[in-house]
Amino acid sequence: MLRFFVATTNPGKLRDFSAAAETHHRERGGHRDVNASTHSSALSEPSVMNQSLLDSDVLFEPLPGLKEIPAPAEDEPTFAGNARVKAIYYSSFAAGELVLADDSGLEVDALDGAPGVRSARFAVDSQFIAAGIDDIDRLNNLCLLERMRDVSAGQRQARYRCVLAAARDGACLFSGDGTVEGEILTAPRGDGGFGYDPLFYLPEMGKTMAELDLATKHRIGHRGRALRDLLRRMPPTR
Ligand SMILES: O=c1[nH]c(=O)c2ncn([C@@H]3O[C@H](COP(=O)(O)OP(=O)(O)OP(=O)(O)O)[C@@H](O)[C@H]3O)c2[nH]1
Ligand SMILES: [Mg+2]
Repeated sequence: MLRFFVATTNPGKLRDFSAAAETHHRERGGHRDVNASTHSSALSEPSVMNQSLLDSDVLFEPLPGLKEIPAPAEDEPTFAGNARVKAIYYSSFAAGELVLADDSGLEVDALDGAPGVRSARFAVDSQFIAAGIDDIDRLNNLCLLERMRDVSAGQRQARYRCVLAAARDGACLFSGDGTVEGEILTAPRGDGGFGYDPLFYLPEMGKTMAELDLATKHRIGHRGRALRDLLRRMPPTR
């Protein structure tokens, strides 16, 4: 059994990790969806992992006591830098354990890559307000729509990026990254997912990220890809 303590304050990310563990468990049990893992869409990839991980279950648990731990500053210029800072910082609160941190966000071509590492703070940074709305995901989405109001169809390409870092006792041990390409819609669609998912359209699926079930999001999404990359890079002896 390989156990990660996931150090994130974002419940949407935690749900994604639970779906990842279930999918990994199913595949390990021999119920791999052959169509899902081998078909040749640019959105899919074979889920090859190193043998020791194929032979073990992967468990993701929220880092115990996370609510009481002050969040670290996330002021690195890259997702990799922030993921590393978070993993190292939070690992000092769980001696001897593998602690996993996630830094992720949306890069929009028409906005020169914004909001990028500032995705969680996009509306705040932009001093964007909307009457009667204080939910931060909704404000971020409205801010994104406003900033893209004059961007024509065909110029709305974007990507989600995710970097995961695993640390133990203050040392970052390995990391993984994943990307998924899409387009920003002019109005939200779907009520699954979190954050920008209702605006993030996947042309090859004909759906937004918020219209996908969690297993599909894990298969094609940035977080699932980053996780498979991290598991692949893990040394066999851990
Ligand atoms: O709809 C979404 N579906 C996703 O799959 C996704 N992945 C990232 N994001 C956005 O990017 C920010 C990350 O910021 P972030 O990495 O700093 O995380 P966070 O501050 O929410 O939690 P923590 O992990 O740092 O504690 C988040 O808040 C979201 O706005 C996503 N939005
Ligand atoms: Mg954060």
